[in-house]
Amino acid sequence: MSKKILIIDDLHPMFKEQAIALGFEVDDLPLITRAETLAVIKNYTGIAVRTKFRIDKELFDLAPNLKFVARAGAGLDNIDEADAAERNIQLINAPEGNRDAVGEHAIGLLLSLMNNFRKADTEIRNGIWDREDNRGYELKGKTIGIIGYGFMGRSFAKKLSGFEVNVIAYDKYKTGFSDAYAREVSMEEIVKQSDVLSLHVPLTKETKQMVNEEYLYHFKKPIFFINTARGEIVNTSAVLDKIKNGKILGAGLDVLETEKFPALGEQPWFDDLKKSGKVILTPHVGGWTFDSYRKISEVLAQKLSEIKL
Ligand SMILES: O=C(O)C(=O)COP(=O)(O)O
Repeated sequence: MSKKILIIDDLHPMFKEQAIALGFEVDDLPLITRAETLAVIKNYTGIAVRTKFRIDKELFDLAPNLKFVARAGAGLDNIDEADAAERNIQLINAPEGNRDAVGEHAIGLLLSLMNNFRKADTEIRNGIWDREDNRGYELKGKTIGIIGYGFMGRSFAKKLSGFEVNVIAYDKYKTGFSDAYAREVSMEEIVKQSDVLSLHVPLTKETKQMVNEEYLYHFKKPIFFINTARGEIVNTSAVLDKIKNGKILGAGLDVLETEKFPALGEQPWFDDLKKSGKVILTPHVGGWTFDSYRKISEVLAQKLSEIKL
């Protein structure tokens, strides 16, 4: 049987070109539905995905020839990793392709929050010229607490290096990583010292709803909170409560507990989120830039060339 890849999401054409050069037949079907995918997956050696739907047991059961899942992006939370491992289905992903995008987006959210960009802009458009209530804070001299020091956390730390800040990081699964960009500390130190909290951990059973009322309660100083990781790591209502009582000075959220409309609009916390002048929202685009679109495919194609089938 010839080696065949099914692409089910929008990937830069570079991936398809490189895969063909590696001897694969490629079906590039970014509009394919889950039902259509399940009907044809038995014919493929590999599937290239982003986050259109879950790559799960049901799919694997129908895919006796599947040898790999290529995730065009970083997060593997939409793939049943344990089930794939049991069947010797290899996983490759491409966090190197969008780490710069995410690091820069986190910086953008942070600077926007600290300087009230969104609120001030909205006010002026509505005829309000208020300098006093739009005074900002400077990054210089602040302590930035990073949770998760993988590709994304490190990229964020590196990009902060020109801002004359103190960067500290905690990672439950990595130790001894202190480098030029961040100093490894305990969670207790993060809680004690941070002026900014930025999440860069994957969504797992362990991190789901990790940032809740209790987690936020222990921070000693009021913080700016940034989430470019996954929305389900955070209890949004807890964040809104902390904004109300001044423990969170602002929240920059690229990801939400529930994403996309209409489901997002139906969440009990959505109205408060919308009304808050201290929240900046972006629609899960941190890792999805015109530049990362290409870089992700380049990295993924390189990893594909290293896979042993
Ligand atoms: O790379 C990631 O983990 C992302 O969050 C990007 O998600 P997407 O592939 O654009 O749906």
